Amino acid sequence: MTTAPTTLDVRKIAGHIGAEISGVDLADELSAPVVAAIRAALLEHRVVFFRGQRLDAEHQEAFARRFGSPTTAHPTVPSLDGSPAVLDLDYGRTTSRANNWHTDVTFVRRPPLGSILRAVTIPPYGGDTVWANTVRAYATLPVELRELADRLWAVHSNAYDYVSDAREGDDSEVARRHREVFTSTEYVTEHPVVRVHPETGERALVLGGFVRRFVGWTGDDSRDLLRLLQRHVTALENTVRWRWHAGDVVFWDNRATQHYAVADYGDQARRVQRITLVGDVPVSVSGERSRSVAGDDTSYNTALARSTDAR
Ligand SMILES: O=C(O)CCC(=O)C(=O)O
Ligand SMILES: [Fe+2]
Repeated sequence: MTTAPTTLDVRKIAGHIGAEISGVDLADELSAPVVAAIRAALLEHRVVFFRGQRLDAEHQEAFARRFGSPTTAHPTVPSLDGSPAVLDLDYGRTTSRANNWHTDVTFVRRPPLGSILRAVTIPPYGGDTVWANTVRAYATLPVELRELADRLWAVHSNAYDYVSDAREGDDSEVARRHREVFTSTEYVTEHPVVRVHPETGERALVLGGFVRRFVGWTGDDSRDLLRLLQRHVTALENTVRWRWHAGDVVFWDNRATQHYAVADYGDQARRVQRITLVGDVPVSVSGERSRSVAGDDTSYNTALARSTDAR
């Protein structure tokens, strides 16, 4: 069944980021106007939330393909067996380290356009995720800092990857495969601190947990300014926090946000599954493109073929 566009209801849930969309069943085949309305809401609100959906991994992939090309794999996080586009973030077993503010995969030259995350298992309390609006963060900086940020570049790398030390001491086949993937490649990329959003033309800060230092600055010299800018990005007025329930689906614009997975649920099970959409190379305000320094992200950015036998 096709959902009529008139049933879509988009409601802001915080002052400066985030909207809940209701009146749509994402397991249905969505009409072009519904897809366009969801995309417009994503661009306007940066992150959109759908409650109580009933998608399996296959549905999730079909939905994701209406908005872009899923990446074949995360460069350092393993995919779900049988579904190469689906990252299986099973924190019940791996101990989350996504509890830091980050924009996804900024250590590669083409960070994702966005991600679609589906809640499979959610603990009875805790495990919320928080997003921050990096366009508003830029726009609300004092003009002198905006001008400085416009000219700065930063070195991003996965040398600190939030799941890279997971499963230590676990000798299972899965754990061995995880360790192999986690430690296989070091990626280093230089991005402008301010990128021009390819769809809206807005300026957005590109910072977060994978930043090591500013290009041409030592780590020591970079620290205070990075901290100041990060504090600005993550001011509570600039954020939205989501209390998950199993079945919820969240779609964020990775070019305009950072996020933080709150690790306050002890050893209770929490499992979410992510499909990541191929993005483009960030462009600075003066038109320069990000530069890869180490690590080949070609395979990461190879979109999955549409045909199922290509899997
Ligand atoms: O577990 C979450 O809520 C988010 C984890 C995360 O950082 C991601 O999926 O990119
Ligand atoms: Fe993330």
